[in-house]
Amino acid sequence: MKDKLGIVIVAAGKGSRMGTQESKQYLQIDDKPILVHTLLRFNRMDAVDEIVLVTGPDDVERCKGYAEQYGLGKIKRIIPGGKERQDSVYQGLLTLTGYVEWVMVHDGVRPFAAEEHIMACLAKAKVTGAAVLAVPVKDTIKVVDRDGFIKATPDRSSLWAIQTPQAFRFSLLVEAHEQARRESFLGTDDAMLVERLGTKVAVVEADYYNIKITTPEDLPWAEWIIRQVRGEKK
Ligand SMILES: Nc1ccn([C@@H]2O[C@H](COP(=O)(O)OP(=O)(O)OP(=O)(O)O)[C@@H](O)[C@H]2O)c(=O)n1
Ligand SMILES: C[C@](O)(CO)[C@H](O)COP(=O)(O)O
Repeated sequence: MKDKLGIVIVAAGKGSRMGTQESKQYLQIDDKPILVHTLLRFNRMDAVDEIVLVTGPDDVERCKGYAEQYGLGKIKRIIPGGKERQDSVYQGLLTLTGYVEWVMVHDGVRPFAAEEHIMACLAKAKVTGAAVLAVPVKDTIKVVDRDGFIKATPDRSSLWAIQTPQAFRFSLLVEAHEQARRESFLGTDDAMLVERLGTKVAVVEADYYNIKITTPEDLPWAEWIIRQVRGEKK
């Protein structure tokens, strides 16, 4: 357990914003499912000891097939997720209890996280206890009220778009999830739950290619990224 690193890959969502019949994590880019690209990235990293894959209940068997077909030997467990992303992460964490000291949580639909950024995030978490990848926002962001009027314009220099992976001391993330569950708090990422404990979460600058494939226009962009930017590592 000492210094061991577990990865929780969450892939139990339905991909409703993508609007395809097939959940978006199983759509193919460059002849492999998006989720397989993500898994290959972590599977080949020396720093990774084990991977837990959290999928939809009906997809466990097909993911076992992918693990075999693509030689994803670091996947130790494939389990069904929950209703919300946060529930799926928690299910993944439960299976790592007693096995790892460090954990990184990553979206199954972010296939382009660069290895150097993943390692930088982990290194930062080993110093601070918690770290996330992010990029500075490029647009001006407005807070808009329910009637459609601008309420505020936050200072852009303090705004970052948060990505995954997010790295934590395992015990810290479990405590954060358990407190959130007790208080029925639902966050959109894991860092939010840790922030609620009063723990500082460090931000590590990544790049704009680490997209979360969310809506249809992300697909041609993903095809381009894999060919032009990340393809050389496949
Ligand atoms: N109950 C859920 C919901 C989401 N996820 C995963 O969390 C990641 C980020 O979520 P998102 O992009 O929002 O995916 P979906 O929930 O599938 O998309 P949508 O919100 O459009 O339905 C995805 O890899 C998704 O599969 C999960 O494991 N369990
Ligand atoms: C965790 C995350 O990918 C960070 O950007 C994001 O918050 C997930 O949000 P979603 O609501 O599941 O798209």
